[in-house]
Amino acid sequence: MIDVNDLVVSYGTATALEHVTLNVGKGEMVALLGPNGAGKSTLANTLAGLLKPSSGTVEIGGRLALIPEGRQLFPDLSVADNLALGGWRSGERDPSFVYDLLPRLAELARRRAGVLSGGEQQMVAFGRAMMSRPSVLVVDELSLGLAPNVTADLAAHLVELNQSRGLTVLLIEQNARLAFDLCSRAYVVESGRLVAEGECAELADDPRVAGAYLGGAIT
Ligand SMILES: Nc1ncnc2c1ncn2[C@@H]1O[C@H](COP(=O)(O)OP(=O)(O)OP(=O)(O)O)[C@@H](O)[C@H]1O
Repeated sequence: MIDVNDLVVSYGTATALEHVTLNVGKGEMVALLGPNGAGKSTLANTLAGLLKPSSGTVEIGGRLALIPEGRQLFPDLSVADNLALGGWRSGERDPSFVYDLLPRLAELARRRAGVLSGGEQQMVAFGRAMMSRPSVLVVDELSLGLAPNVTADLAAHLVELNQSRGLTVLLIEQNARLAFDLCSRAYVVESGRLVAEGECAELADDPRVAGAYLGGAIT
């Protein structure tokens, strides 16, 4: 569903991604890990068509939705209106399936998005992405700024969508433990280059990955 081949993305003369090749198959949930400035959001934005590759190819095998880093809601619009904007491309006008998935959003529907807590805003960003009826979801930092219980709640929804409805997910995370808990495979990017990839269980045992992302090997 996501097929990235030899991708190079630059901002002017600064290269943010250098010859990155990765893929995510239908129904997979795959993680992309990396430190600040590694190029994770650049990849997310390129997958969403917001940035153009300098070279290489990006192929998406279905409708892709992005939950962007920092949510990027319209703060002066209501929750319901933010959700409606998510349905603009798909033609989905009825948010009731999103309210079934995330019942708290039904209670918040008339509130201004800008006054919500970080966790509530992430729920809106999640719901807005689902309104586009995606077959592939790219989540740029699900856990950013959220309390562990809120992250766990949203992660459970993600797992449910992946396992029961076959949603393909690329989970971009700095929280490697969360990513390894949820995903089968992972890629690690540093300074714009892929430095490791493989099954999460194997990566968790890799001293370089464990040292940098897990504070030591998992026992
Ligand atoms: N609009 C931009 N113009 C110029 N350089 C940029 C721009 N956006 C990002 N960069 C640079 O590209 C590199 C990759 O940034 P990116 O935001 O993709 O990293 P990231 O892995 O998502 O980081 P973080 O985890 O901190 O969000 C960084 O060196 C960053 O400074």
